[in-house]
Amino acid sequence: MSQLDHQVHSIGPEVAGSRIFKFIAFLYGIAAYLVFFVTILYAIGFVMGLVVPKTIDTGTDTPTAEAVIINLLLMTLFAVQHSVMARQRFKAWWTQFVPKPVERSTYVLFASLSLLLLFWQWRPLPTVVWDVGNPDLAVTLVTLSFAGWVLVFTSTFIINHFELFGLHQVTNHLVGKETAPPRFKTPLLYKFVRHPIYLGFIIAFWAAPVMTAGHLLFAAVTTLYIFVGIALEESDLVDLFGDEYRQYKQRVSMLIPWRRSV
Ligand SMILES: C[S@@+](CC[C@H](N)C(=O)[O-])C[C@H]1O[C@@H](n2cnc3c(N)ncnc32)[C@H](O)[C@@H]1O
Repeated sequence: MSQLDHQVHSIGPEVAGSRIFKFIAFLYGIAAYLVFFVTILYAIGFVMGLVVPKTIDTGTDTPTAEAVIINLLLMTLFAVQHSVMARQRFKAWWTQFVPKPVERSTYVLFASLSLLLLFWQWRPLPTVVWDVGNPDLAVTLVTLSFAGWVLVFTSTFIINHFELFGLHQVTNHLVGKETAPPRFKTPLLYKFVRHPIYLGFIIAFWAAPVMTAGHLLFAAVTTLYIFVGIALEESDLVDLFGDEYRQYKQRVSMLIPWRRSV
């Protein structure tokens, strides 16, 4: 455990320990998870232009420069929230006010809300960058994009879906079970690539038969952010797991699965 972890202060045990608080925290965790689940389903429709009322290519007609600025601000808001609130230092600070058992659920809720704001206020940039005329190739790209989303979902279950999205923590708190400290693991896909979830997002965002300027802006900026996020995340992982993670970085590639770890 890093030195910082020991500085993590949570709401007094007398508060967090009460039965009613545990139950309220559990319900809060369930609610935050459901908001996340609706958000990620909406994200699939938003990016792929399917089913949902507001997609990446629909919305208020806006002059190009204004649309780009608004969209960049929306993505920056998400990136700052998603990265700053994930850092140990931030967690050490805000768990003075947010009880530790619901810290992850609150993080997930904030991330979901910033994404829903992005979906709602996103300005379309309809200029077509590419439009794949060949129907077979178009179907292949749509299938590839779906495969990217499947890779995201399956990888979250491989690494620990319910811990990632806060349910594990509030359930353990409800039943009075300690949440185990983070453990380094390389299950299944993680033996081939260090970041299969992020690889899934990249595939899902770029595999589009019709790529508009708005979709391209979204894919390019989110891909850039993914690399920034990986750098921050791996710095934390080296702090947490030391040489074990350093050797893992040597053995297994970041995003392109080309060799299996020994
Ligand atoms: C949203 S997940 C993304 C995981 C990975 N970057 C990916 O793309 O599949 C981020 C969380 O997974 C944790 N994590 C990433 N790789 C890990 C590993 N090999 N073992 C244990 N935890 C890991 C990070 O500490 C972070 O809390």
